[in-house]
Amino acid sequence: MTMPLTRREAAPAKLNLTLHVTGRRPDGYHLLDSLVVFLELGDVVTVAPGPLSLSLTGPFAQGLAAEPDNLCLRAARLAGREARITLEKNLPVASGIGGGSADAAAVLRALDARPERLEMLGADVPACLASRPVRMQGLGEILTPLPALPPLHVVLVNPGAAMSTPAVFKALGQRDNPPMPKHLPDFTNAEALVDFLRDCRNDLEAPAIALMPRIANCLAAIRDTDALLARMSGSGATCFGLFASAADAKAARDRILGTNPDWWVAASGLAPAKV
Ligand SMILES: C[C@](O)(CO)[C@H](O)COP(=O)(O)OP(=O)(O)OC[C@H]1O[C@@H](n2ccc(N)nc2=O)[C@H](O)[C@@H]1O
Ligand SMILES: Nc1ncnc2c1ncn2[C@@H]1O[C@H](COP(=O)(O)OP(=O)(O)OP(=O)(O)O)[C@@H](O)[C@H]1O
Repeated sequence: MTMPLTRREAAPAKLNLTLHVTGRRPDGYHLLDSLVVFLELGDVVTVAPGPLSLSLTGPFAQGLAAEPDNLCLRAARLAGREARITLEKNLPVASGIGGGSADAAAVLRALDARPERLEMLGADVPACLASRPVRMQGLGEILTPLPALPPLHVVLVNPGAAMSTPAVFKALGQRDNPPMPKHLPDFTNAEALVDFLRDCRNDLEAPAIALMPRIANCLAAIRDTDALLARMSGSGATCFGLFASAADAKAARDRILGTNPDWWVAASGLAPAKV
């Protein structure tokens, strides 16, 4: 079946505000408990009628090949659909902010397709399809929508190197860590949210730093600004700072870039919720 219309779909970056690894299944996959939000910043997918194909544009296009295993193509194939897909790759590849999963989810939204066995595309794909703040549990398939969050402003900092998600999980020492509290409080303002987040963790941060010590430099650079909190997202290497205002976030971005011109540094707000 071919698409009748050209559709453009945002693929917002995913941010794990927390990432508790609470166990490991016999098949090697890990049980997670994570607060996930999505950003204004992201890739952009365009889907047009025609036989299945992929073109890459954007600043990080060179980090990817339009190969059959690209998650955009895998998503269309899983949905059993033909389409000419263009991917504007604005997010660094293999960086812990869900780029490939976000792209796969955007292709599915653009095609109005919800194939079964979504998890075959990646643990983050169900959350990226929702593309709204969620508590993510299980392997990534148990999603509980979060009540409205206060406005949040973030700075993302990546040292310019790809990180392998399986390698980070493999390097994790303690695999059965405490989950987040069963009931989450109401986050009435940014301060309340940040207070809660301070008592939470990203359990993949320590093993990721052991594999790539530059991540600690990214965190130190964020802590050297007005950031309310500094943490790594996903399996890294991207780290984030949380800020009270867009102006504070932009000032921190400029300051970090000033001293680290080789890093990828970006400021963003949260994505508007999808319907
Ligand atoms: C770490 C997170 O970024 C948190 O949001 C995600 O769980 C990873 O999501 P993803 O990149 O879509 O991950 P996948 O492509 O499904 O898995 C990559 C690898 O991560 C490990 N993996 C992933 C998810 C999970 N719940 N347990 C795991 O152990 C497995 O070694 C797997 O082979
Ligand atoms: N469209 C795509 N965008 C990014 N990576 C892709 C894409 N398609 C396939 N990949 C492959 O998927 C791997 C993971 O890339 P991705 O950018 O999704 O990682 P990530 O940001 O660490 O994701 P997560 O936070 O979900 O772990 C890379 O090795 C890359 O080659």
